[in-house]
Amino acid sequence: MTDLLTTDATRAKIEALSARAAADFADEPIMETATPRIEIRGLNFHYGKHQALKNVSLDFPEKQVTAIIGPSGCGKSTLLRVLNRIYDLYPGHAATGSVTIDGTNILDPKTDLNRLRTKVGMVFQKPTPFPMSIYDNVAFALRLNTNMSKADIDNRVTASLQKAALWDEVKDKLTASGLSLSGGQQQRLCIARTIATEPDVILFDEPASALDPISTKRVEETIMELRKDFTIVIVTHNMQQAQRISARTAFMYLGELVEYGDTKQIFERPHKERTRDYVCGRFG
Ligand SMILES: Nc1ncnc2c1ncn2[C@@H]1O[C@H](COP(=O)(O)OP(=O)(O)OP(=O)(O)O)[C@@H](O)[C@H]1O
Repeated sequence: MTDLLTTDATRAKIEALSARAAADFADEPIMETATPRIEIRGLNFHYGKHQALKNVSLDFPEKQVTAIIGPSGCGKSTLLRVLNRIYDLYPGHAATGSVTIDGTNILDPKTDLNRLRTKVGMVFQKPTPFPMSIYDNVAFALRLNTNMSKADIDNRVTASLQKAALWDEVKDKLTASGLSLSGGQQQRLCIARTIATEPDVILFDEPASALDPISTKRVEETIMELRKDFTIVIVTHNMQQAQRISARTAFMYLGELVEYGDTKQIFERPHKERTRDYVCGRFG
């Protein structure tokens, strides 16, 4: 099979698309005074004896995209996993400090985890559609967690697929398997599945790292649309992606938050030498 990405025409098209995406997003105004949706104070996290997060404090503002960057193993995914308490499934994994979402400390043992995970949705690195139809993938959690009528579920499935920018591509084949879609479409299906339950916060753990540049651009555009309705936190290794889509960036190193600020400042005028070395690619 011809490798499409190696043809000059295709490469030029991808570069033009990426440049346009960067131009589209670069001058987005940053709302300095945005209300924090999530407040993290003095957060420590242990995997048994190993401390993966050390005294992390930061706020994720409402209806903005915040990127978490840093070298492998610095604790980015751990920080995401604390936000919907996925770690609770594993004995010996423990968090201390406080993580307040809309005034409630979600680290409190009395927190209703089902409710929390409806409020805080997560999209993973590898698309993970269920082995069922496109429609059922999106309707699945609605049937489990709500008493919605068939008509209401139909409407919510349509709206979620539209918000995830997948509707036009699948509206004529909703009964086809979710697994029959391309990788990029599968990831947008997972985004539709996540937003169907109307969370307040969506966590993205390297959502485009398994995708080609064109699919990556579609996912980034989808995230930019979603930020109008949701508070978004994204872990990414892709420095260009962080600059294209996030208003704020947190740089982590060895479990600590080194620097946090407006994305433009972090990439163009970092205050800390370690941040400068990382964003300049001096270490990875
Ligand atoms: N289940 C686990 N048990 C023990 N240690 C773990 C576990 N998961 C992660 N760690 C350790 O915790 C630290 C932080 O891991 P984490 O996955 O949060 O890093 P990361 O910054 O997301 O890395 P990457 O960019 O490679 O995904 C690492 O030292 C890692 O080895």
